[in-house]
Amino acid sequence: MQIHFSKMQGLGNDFMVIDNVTQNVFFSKDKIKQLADRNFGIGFDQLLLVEPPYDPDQDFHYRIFNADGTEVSQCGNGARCFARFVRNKGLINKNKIVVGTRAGRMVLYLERDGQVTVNMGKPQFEPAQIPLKANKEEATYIVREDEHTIFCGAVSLGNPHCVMEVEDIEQAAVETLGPLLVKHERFPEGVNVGFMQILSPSHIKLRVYERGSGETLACGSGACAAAVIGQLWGKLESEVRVDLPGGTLTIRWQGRDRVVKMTGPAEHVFDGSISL
Ligand SMILES: N[C@@H](CCC[C@H](N)C(=O)O)C(=O)O
Repeated sequence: MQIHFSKMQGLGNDFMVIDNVTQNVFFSKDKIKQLADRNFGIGFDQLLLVEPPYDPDQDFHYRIFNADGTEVSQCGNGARCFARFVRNKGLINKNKIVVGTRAGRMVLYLERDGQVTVNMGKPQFEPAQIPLKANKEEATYIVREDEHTIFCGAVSLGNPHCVMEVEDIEQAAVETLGPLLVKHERFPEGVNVGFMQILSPSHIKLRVYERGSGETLACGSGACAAAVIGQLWGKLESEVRVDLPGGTLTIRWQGRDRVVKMTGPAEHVFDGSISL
């Protein structure tokens, strides 16, 4: 059996995208791990499945799997690539696309300049995935790890994030703290760990150690999380330029009870097929 796929990327966060509207694909966790492997497989940070809608008000359903094979509820860069993919493949002919995910409904807009804007929904500060007690500042929590006390903001954008401020993004302890915090007991579902350097109230640099994939060149939901936490800390404005190792996103959030909007690129890399 031949399975057709596209390789896509958003700021270097890369995806294997499969049309499961016209195909019927199911991969085990081990198979996803093998396909994600950059030496023995195709290589990707996340696998995206485009499925028929579960709800008649939606255009598609969107499933996301990390490189370790676990299914998750949100992927911001993936959502932009999803929008580009369904247009490229002629699965839809609209610029506003409504998709259902495990985290709920999501709206994607293909912009005239080629970028894609994603309505990421309202940030949640006390989701089931982050059963932490508020401490000091709102949305600020302390995580103890090996003698160190780390102050981080915790928020869900459909998936869990913790964000800490660092002085110098190049020197940030992403490789050491990332793997410790990603599975820290205070985040029972695991967490994506963001390291944010604030350059000005409208400009940050960010690196993200992702749950299930390790450090990626960019994390869209992580960029939204950093912009929200920075704004709650009174350090950022409502529109923020987020520079990630793979490129730049624009994040807009008008404050509590408002949705977060993310704008950035989404690129097709190549099409391929595998035999099963
Ligand atoms: N790269 C993503 C996030 C993918 C899922 C994440 N690793 C998780 O486990 O929640 C993005 O662009 O948002």
